[in-house]
Amino acid sequence: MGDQLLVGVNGASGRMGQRVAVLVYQDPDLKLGAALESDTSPALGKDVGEVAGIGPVGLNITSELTDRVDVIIDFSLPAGLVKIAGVCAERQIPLVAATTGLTPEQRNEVLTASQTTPLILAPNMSVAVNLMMKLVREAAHSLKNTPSGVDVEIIERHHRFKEDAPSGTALHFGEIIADEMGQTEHVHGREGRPGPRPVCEIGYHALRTGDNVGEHTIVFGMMGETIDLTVRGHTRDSYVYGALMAAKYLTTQKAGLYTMADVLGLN
Ligand SMILES: NC(=O)C1=CN([C@@H]2O[C@H](COP(=O)(O)OP(=O)(O)OC[C@H]3O[C@@H](n4cnc5c(N)ncnc54)[C@H](OP(=O)(O)O)[C@@H]3O)[C@@H](O)[C@H]2O)C=CC1
Ligand SMILES: O=C(O)C1=N[C@H](C(=O)O)C[C@H](O)C1
Repeated sequence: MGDQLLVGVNGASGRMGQRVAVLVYQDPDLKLGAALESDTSPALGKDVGEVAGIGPVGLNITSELTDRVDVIIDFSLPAGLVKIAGVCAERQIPLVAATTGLTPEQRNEVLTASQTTPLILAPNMSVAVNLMMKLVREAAHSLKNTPSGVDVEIIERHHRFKEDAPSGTALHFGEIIADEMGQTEHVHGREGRPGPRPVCEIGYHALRTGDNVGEHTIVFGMMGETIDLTVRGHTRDSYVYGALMAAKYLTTQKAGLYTMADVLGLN
């Protein structure tokens, strides 16, 4: 069909990239236009559909973008995202950037792409998680003047294969909360005798077990009562559905930096 959007997927043979390939293939408005991997990937030259478990779709995995695409969805590694962001910037291809664990320098490099092309750089594409970000901001705002003080701890659970910790999503929850409540310290786990807990810190706790696709709990602990806000992924497709919405959204926008809140109408 001529009016289908051509989607390129970066990190095509990874856990997320495979699901992007499958759900793009199943979406009548979308068509796979490129499947990209690193230049050392054992998946190079293989049909992306075979790799993703749906049988051949007639598109091989490559390390360079040679074909025309309307938008790129990236779930790769920081170096892979930096590379594809440069390509997108140069060719003015909208980019949905989902990779986490970037250094501040890598993040700045990726953000530069928004000067010439539409960009979303978001640690979490899920509808539920992005709604929870809004709810957490509201909770933090409402609780910030609680007389007895509020202790905020962020607990995240992910699969044993995850490379970065804490999750990009946990760090973003922390930014939202600190923006509202003013915490200045970010503590990752505790051991020894850290002493009484100061209210000016946010604690992060990264659990890595089995095949967990992602859970985040924000604890607002007070004297006499506690609020736990939890969001749980059941499958990786929750992230992919959001990424596909973001991809469609970006192809209608001019160059600039957009958010998942823009995509989902959560502002
Ligand atoms: N924003 C969101 O909603 C979500 C973000 N993520 C993030 O997405 C990223 C990927 O997660 P996941 O799929 O589980 O990880 P995987 O390790 O399964 O997949 C990453 C893929 O990227 C490939 N890759 C490595 N280097 C490059 C490169 N230079 N160019 C292109 N591809 C490359 C890897 O290949 P090889 O194995 O050969 O190195 C691998 O196939 C992580 O940062 C994760 O945190 C995950 C889920 C949701
Ligand atoms: O690696 C993952 O799996 C995930 N990574 C993202 C993150 O680091 O926040 C998003 C999601 O939680 C799954």
